Amino acid sequence: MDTPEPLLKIRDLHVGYGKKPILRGASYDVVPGECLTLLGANGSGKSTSMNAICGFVRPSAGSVLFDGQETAGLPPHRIFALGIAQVSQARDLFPDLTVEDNLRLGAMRRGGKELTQTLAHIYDRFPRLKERRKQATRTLSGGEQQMVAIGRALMSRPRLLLLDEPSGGLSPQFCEEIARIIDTLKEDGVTMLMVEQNLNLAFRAADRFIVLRDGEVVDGGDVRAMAGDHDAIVRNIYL
Ligand SMILES: Nc1ncnc2c1ncn2[C@@H]1O[C@H](COP(=O)(O)OP(=O)(O)OP(=O)(O)O)[C@@H](O)[C@H]1O
Repeated sequence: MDTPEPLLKIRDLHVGYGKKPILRGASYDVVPGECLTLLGANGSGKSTSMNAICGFVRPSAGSVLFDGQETAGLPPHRIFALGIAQVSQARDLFPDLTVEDNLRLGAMRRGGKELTQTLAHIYDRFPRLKERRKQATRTLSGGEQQMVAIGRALMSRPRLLLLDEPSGGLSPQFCEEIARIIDTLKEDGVTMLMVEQNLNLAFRAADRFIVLRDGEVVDGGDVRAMAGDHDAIVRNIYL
């Protein structure tokens, strides 16, 4: 079978803060329809990688090609307009706004019928949000707020969804729910790049993984091909 053309191609990416190098020549691809998870110890550059893709930090060298277009150095709003949406660790919701108002904010300039259809689709995927659509977002559980954050990112109909620690601070039961949400997003054809410290969730939800160490890719492969034997990957992350 031919390998599909990557949706995202990262090549020899270098990012640093001040004089401190964080990403030191990372290269990897994300292919359409997959969920790729970025693994690595604390401080290995996972969130920095996400932030560079979204334009929140500027690479000092290298290339980020999204659907063939160079995006390294573009401002975040231009990258968002091309179809890359991020659910950050902080979630960045407006706690006093209702669930529905938070979701609508994700639609940006889309309006009318398209917005109504997208909202209906998100409520179909997240019935708990439909039930709570008129509640202030601060009254929701942490897991439900994570659903709002994912739903809001989906309102822009992204072609690439970046998930930074979707399990962050949530219960083990909710991690299973996140894995189910990722499955449904895959059914909808959403391509995802995920950072996840919870390795059970990462291996349950992702199709492929890469391991970053000191800003370089040191391992990677197909999750299913590991047949549940993840010890070697875990050693590569932490040793
Ligand atoms: N804005 C910043 N200014 C200076 N240093 C930063 C900044 N953001 C991150 N760093 C540093 O860059 C390094 C990599 O951070 P990054 O958040 O990318 O790591 P990570 O792999 O996502 O780690 P974690 O798993 O702990 O979230 C860390 O040492 C961090 O302190």
